[in-house]
Amino acid sequence: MNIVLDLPTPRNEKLSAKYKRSFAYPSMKDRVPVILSKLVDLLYREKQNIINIYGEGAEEELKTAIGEISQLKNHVQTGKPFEKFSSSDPDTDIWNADLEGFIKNGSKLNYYEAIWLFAECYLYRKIREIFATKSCLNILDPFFYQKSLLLTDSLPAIGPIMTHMEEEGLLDTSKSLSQKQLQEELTMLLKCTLWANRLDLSLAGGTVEVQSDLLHQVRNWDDNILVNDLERVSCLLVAVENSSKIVDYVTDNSGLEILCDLFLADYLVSKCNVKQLNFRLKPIPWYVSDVMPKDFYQTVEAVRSSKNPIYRKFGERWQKHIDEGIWKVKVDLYWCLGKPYSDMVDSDPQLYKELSSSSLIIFKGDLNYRKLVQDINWDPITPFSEAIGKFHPAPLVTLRTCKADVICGLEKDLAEVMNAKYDDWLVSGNFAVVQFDSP
Ligand SMILES: O=P(O)(O)OC[C@H]1O[C@](O)(CO)[C@@H](O)[C@@H]1O
Repeated sequence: MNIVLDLPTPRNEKLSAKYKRSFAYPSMKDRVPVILSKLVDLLYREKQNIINIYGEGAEEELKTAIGEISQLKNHVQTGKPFEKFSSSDPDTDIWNADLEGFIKNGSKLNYYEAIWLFAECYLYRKIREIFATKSCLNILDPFFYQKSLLLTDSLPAIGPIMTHMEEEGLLDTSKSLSQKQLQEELTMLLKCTLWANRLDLSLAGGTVEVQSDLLHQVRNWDDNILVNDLERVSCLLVAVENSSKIVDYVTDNSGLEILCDLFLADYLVSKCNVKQLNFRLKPIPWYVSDVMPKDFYQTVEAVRSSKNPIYRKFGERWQKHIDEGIWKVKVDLYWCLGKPYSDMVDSDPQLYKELSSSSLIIFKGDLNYRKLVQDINWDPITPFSEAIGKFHPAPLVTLRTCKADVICGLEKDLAEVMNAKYDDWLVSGNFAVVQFDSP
């Protein structure tokens, strides 16, 4: 393809699949087509189930949708130009204005020459468009089957976490823990949800194997946390001065990751004086495994309706947090746009203002990290607070396993040491960063 340059991403440039020696290129060229082919296979396989749920009219629509997904795959592989959206989804005008903006700037808009962040988000919005323009299948989440399977496979892995929490009385409000224990247990839960982010269906091309016994494994992985602000975060969360904290939790993947998010969220409201915890979920099917409201409720229900009494106990607690409004589910369009978070203050001042009331915003995962640091190939020693540009609504932390070649805030020479030891340290998911910023 002659739109590709045999170069790595230049320093301080936004990542793009036009740089052949960057992760964006193989990701777009090899990984995305696999995701789309899997999706086609799955929709074929689930055809009868889909017709049973969505009615006879769904048959013809499904055939069309499958054809459109195959065409989308061809458009990715051949670098076809981006097109405007026409469905009546609430984000259509925003997407079209963004496409227009890039065109006015003279940017080339296709899967290789566009900036990677925008191109990838555009791809998932395109998948949504295929269903948004159908009448029977309008609300079908094409990744539903993969997410459900991931949930089923993940449930056994959380047993040890629940047993530990139960045995240590971590959620028992009548049992008081020392500040030290409070902080240690919090750190352990933060680490569980951090490393649970290693799994995601988009990185794995649609299928993953769930790690069992995360609780014991995380204890051995501290050396793989390349920037570790966990202590700053846990100090802020256990601080007694603020007894009515609000936490905003910008989630990432379904399955083990959201389950670990729920343990942490439970601990925060039970032991850390968090009075309100807002789960910020995705409004549309996103990056295969991202959590939408229905996935969130399905997860709580799966735990609540388990045959195992300890699971049921946790599930009941979680349902109670929801019923009492201590846990709130919030869905904002911004999470599924192709914009970095630095733009939020200008493009969605309302959401920025809402987030400003937070005592801590927790960002999960790699894509949120890329959006935070504007998907720029920073000099790795660039401070995190500088890389996030104009995004400083409240104290925030990013819990991210490294799955894309963008990083900042490293100590001097660390990137060189890592490069000398590992080819793939930025993209393998074997290393992580926990980075904190406060306005
Ligand atoms: O679920 P996460 O951690 O946001 O990861 C999303 C994945 O998609 C990517 O954005 C690229 O496809 C990677 O950066 C990452 O592998």
